[in-house]
Amino acid sequence: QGFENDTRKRLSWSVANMDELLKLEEELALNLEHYTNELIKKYNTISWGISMMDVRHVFQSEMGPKKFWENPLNSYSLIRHMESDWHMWQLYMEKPVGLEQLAFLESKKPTMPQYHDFYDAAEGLRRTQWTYDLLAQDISQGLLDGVQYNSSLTALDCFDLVQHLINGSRWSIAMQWIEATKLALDRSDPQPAIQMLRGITPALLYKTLAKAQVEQGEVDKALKAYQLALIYSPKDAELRQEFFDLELKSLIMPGNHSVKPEQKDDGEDIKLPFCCSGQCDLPSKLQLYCWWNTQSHPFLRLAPIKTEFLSLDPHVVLLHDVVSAAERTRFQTTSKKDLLPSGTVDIETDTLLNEQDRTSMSLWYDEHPNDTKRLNVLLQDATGLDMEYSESYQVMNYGIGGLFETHMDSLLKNEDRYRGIPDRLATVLFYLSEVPQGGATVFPELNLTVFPQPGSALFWYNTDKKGYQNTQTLHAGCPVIVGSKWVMSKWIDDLGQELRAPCKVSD
Ligand SMILES: O=C(O)CCC(=O)C(=O)O
Ligand SMILES: [Fe+2]
Repeated sequence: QGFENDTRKRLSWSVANMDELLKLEEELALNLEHYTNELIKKYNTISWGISMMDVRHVFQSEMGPKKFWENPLNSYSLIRHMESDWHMWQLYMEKPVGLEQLAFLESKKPTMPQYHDFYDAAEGLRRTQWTYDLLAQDISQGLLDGVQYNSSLTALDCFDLVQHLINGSRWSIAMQWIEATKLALDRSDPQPAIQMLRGITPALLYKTLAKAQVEQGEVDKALKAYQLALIYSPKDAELRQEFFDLELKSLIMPGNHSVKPEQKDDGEDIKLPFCCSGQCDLPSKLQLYCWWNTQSHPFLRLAPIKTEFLSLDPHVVLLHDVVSAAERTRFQTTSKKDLLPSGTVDIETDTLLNEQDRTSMSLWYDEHPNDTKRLNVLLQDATGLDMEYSESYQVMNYGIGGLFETHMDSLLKNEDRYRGIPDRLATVLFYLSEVPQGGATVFPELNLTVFPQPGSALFWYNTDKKGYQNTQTLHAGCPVIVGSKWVMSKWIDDLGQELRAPCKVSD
């Protein structure tokens, strides 16, 4: 569901509009350059003033002071200058520089990423790290699930992640990121500007490490970390006090070392199957196959659909090459500007939720019916179901670590079915883009991992033969590691298909 009520833009829930953000960043950098120009102008004016004043000194020393001051023009000139010009200089020195550029920066603030955007982005990285069992050190050096990229994180990038993890009481993963920060700090040349802005120093890092270790119950290690911090920052009184307090505590209550305080398991809140890397294999006894579907509609004799069976019960098939490259591009470019944060329906309270369990942006694609006409006919031919009774197409783009946690597409309880409210009998999921790493659709009950293949569509029934919810169809969209994952879904209603997909009362 597109979730209009969320006024937050959720910048990191889609990578589709990151180029817009980069444009803004470029404007801001240009603005800063204009600011430096203003500073240079002021600097130049002052330098010119100083050189004018120097002239008097040069003349005076060339002529000798006596002769110079005897001339009334020189004496008058100095008095006049000192009486009036210095006022001018004072005013000039007081005049703020670059007010226009400051105003520009202020005006752009509402469109810039906010704290919640950073929060979402950091959570995206955390989910990716947990799901694919990656090391902080590897991620920070651009090694993502075995593939080395020419990108890396700065010490500040890493350290802000540390703070984020600590805020969420994720101490052990925070420690990994502290190590990664240290490495990044060692790798980087001294960065005076950044140091000025935020000042991450080895002392601060060791102090943070010590605190994380205390939280983990590792007091001895924490004491060592404090000692190291003090080597870098021996005059820091607060640091010294913290160290002494901890030392005292450990002497008084040595048994405390082994008490591990509660800490959040790093992945406890992520509902994902273990198959995201494709570890799940189909049971080998299944005789699965591909066929050219020429039968479910006479038209398919002319244009058969390459159909790959992935599961017989529940019925899951992959329809190959059903959306052309031109169509895929059209769906993406048409949706890009209108994407809204995706939501999930809470059937208990009949509300739309906008949570971290579905981190993508989406759009109900009903403004351009001509774009989907052909697909309607194709789906009707391929599945035998009536697209008159279905929800709109929904285009989605996933963001940083974007995922859809394990869920069922059908929503109604069995006792509420077929009582006038339609539910999702079947799902079609079109893959509109290539996803270089991650982003598989996984059915944990079926041991099935499907990696996006651009142009193909996954089709499955959410109900069993009796028309009841089939819990075997639980599925998830795994976190995208690298790529811009575009998909388009269509949910086909149960009501209206009675004659085309009749329920079997008994087997
Ligand atoms: O993106 C995916 O792989 C899964 C999407 C999905 O489950 C859905 O849209 O209902
Ligand atoms: Fe789904």
